[in-house]
Amino acid sequence: MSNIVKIEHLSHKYTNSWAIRDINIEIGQTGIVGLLGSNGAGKSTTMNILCGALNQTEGNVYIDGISMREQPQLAKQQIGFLPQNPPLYMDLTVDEYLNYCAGLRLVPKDKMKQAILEAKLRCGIDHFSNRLLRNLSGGYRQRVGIAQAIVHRPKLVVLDEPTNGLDPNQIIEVRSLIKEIALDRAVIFSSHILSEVQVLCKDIKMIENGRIVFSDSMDAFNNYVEPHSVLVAMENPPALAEIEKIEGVTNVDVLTERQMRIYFNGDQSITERIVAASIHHGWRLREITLDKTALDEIFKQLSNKSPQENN
Ligand SMILES: Nc1ncnc2c1ncn2[C@@H]1O[C@H](COP(=O)(O)OP(=O)(O)OP(=O)(O)O)[C@@H](O)[C@H]1O
Repeated sequence: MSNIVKIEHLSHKYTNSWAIRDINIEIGQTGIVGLLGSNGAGKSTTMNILCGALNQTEGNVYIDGISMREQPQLAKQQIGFLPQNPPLYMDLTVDEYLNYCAGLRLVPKDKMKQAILEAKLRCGIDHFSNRLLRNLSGGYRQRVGIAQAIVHRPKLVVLDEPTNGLDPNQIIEVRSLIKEIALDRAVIFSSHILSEVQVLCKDIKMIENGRIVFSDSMDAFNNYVEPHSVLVAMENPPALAEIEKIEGVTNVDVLTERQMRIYFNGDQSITERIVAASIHHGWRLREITLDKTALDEIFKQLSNKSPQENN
């Protein structure tokens, strides 16, 4: 089956600085792909171009083989988009709003009622048909936002930070809705929160400083970020040379008088060896924690590699 998205050598310049540079992405027909990047990395720029809301400076976007530059109307018909700040009209009811969106999406008049009903049922908002948007909770407003993104039955749905600003229960509900709509279409999901992408996505594209720095499956990413250090607190810490003698230890950073970060070669039984050495030598271990690499650190490591090394 052909890819639903093909992005080739995409670059964009705002006034005089490049926001994204030479982005290449291919996405299959179903499942959720995470676009992860810190604030200002270039996620929204990429998504806006992908959805035809912004014209790129260089490069090409194909949606289901259709060029966004050459046939924008046809390409856009394949896409549903929930931008970061969706334009929800608070004085409209759910039905009025979805009618309006379906009209914008050129859903034929005779199919509109059925299309809106399907989108509402899918998003669990059919019981709120006559409720004003202003009277819905944040989570339900986001469901309406997702309903407008699928009302024309697109093959690709693009969600820009869809769980931003929701409370933990609403996040869980919106996540399960996203999983469901990705069963029969492709979903691109952007976030700056690693754990969010980890629980939802089968593939991950990491963007930093406008460039793709990692592009692979979530499993490959999780292997990549396996912890390589432990945080340790001891009442009676030894000289560093003693710690370095423990099998597998590659380096030690002293953090405070009693705390240190011990780097190791990846073999996680290191914790047992540290505990055993501590008991044997009387170092009085108080705390030991595997240190999952912080997202900032991962970005830094990945940014220092060329995209080809990661893909
Ligand atoms: N309209 C604009 N004019 C000028 N510069 C812009 C504009 N929009 C974005 N930028 C810049 O382009 C870069 C990428 O921004 P973009 O919004 O795409 O990042 P992002 O990853 O979506 O960040 P966030 O999560 O904060 O939305 C940033 O340096 C940003 O300041």
